[in-house]
Amino acid sequence: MNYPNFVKIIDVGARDGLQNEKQTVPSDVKIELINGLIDAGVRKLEATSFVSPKWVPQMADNDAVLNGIVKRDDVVYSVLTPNMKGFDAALAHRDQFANYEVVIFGSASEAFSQKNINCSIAESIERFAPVAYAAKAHGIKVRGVISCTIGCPYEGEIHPDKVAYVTEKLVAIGAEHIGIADTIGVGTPIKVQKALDAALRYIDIDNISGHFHDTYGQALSNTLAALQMGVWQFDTSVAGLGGCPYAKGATGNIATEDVVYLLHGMGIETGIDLDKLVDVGQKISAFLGRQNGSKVATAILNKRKALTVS
Ligand SMILES: CC(C)(COP(=O)([O-])OP(=O)([O-])OC[C@H]1O[C@@H](n2cnc3c(N)ncnc32)[C@H](O)[C@@H]1OP(=O)([O-])[O-])[C@@H](O)C(=O)NCCC(=O)NCCSC(=O)C[C@@](C)(O)CC(=O)[O-]
Repeated sequence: MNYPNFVKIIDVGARDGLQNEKQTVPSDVKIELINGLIDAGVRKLEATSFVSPKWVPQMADNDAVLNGIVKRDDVVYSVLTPNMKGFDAALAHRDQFANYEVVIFGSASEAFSQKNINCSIAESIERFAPVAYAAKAHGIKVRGVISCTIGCPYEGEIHPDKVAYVTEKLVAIGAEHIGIADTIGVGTPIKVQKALDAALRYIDIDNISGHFHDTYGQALSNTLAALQMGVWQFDTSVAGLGGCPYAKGATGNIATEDVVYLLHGMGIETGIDLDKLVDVGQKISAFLGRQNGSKVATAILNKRKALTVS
C-alpha cells in the first residue's frame, strides 16, 4: 500500500468545534485556541464563519476573532461564507492574511440543505456562484464542502450519485477543492470510499479532503480508508470538539490528536507537535468543562500524570 509522506491537517475546532456550544465562548478564548493550534504546527484552520448570528450566535464575533489571531504567511485561514452578505463581511479581512480561503458549504441532501442554509441544493449553488466569482477576483481561494455525503439525519442514506452531482456543480462555479463530509458520522470505510469515488469523477485527488465526524466511532477507520485511496487532506477538530447545530446528536469531528497519532505512527508527517497539541486540546476542554474527546490526548495526559506521581 502506498501512503502519502505528508498529510495536511485542517483543524476545524475553532469553527465546527465551537459553533454548537451553548455557552458563549469569549473571543479571547477562541483566539488563544487558534494561536495555540498554530504554535503546535497546524498550518491550515477554519477560524470562524460569516453566517447569520441568529442562526449560529457563537460565530457572531467573527471580526474580533480574525482581528485578534496571529497572522502568519505560512498558515491558510479559512472562513465559512454561505452567501454574498457573508462574503462581503469576510472580504474586509482580506488584507490581513497572505493565505485566505472562503468555504461554500452545500449538501448532498435536500432536507439538510433546507435545515442548514434555508434553501434547496439548486438555490445554494445560485447563492455560491457569485461568492466563488468574487473570491477569485480578490485572489481568495474557494473551498467547497458537501455535507451529508453518506447519511442525513432527515433523509437517511445518501446515494453517491448525489455527491457526484453536487461536486460537479460546485466545481463548475469555481470551487477549487471539495471536502467530503460525513456530517453525522454514520459512514463506514467502503461507504466513505464510494462517496469519495463519486466526487473524484469531478475533482482530482490533490483537491479533495475528508471531514469525518466520529458519532459512531468510525472516523479513524474512515480516515485510513481515505488515505488508502490517496486522499491526503483531512478536516479534524482538536479534542474532538464539535457538532453541527442542524444535525442533532452528531458529535464532533475526529480528534486532531487521534489522527496525528495515527499518521505519525505510520511514518506520515504532519508538521504538528503532538504534545503541544494535547495541551491546546486540554485547555479548551477544561474551559468548556468537557471531557477531552481525544483518546490519544487522554492517554498522553494519563501517562504524564503517572510519570509525575512515580
Ligand atoms: C445561510 C443563511 C444566512 C441563510 O439564511 P436566510 O434567513 O435564508 O437569509 P436571508 O438572505 O433571507 O436573510 C435573512 C436575515 O439573515 C441575515 N443574513 C443573511 N446572510 C447573512 C450572513 N452571511 N451573515 C449575517 N447575516 C446574514 C440577513 O441580513 C437578514 O437579516 P434581517 O434583515 O432579518 O435582520 C442562514 O441559513 C445561516 O446562517 N445558516 C447557518 C449555517 C451554518 O453556519 N451552519 C453550520 C455550519 S455548516 C456545518 O457545520 C457542516 C460542515 C461544513 O462542518 C460539514 C459537515 O460536517 O457537514
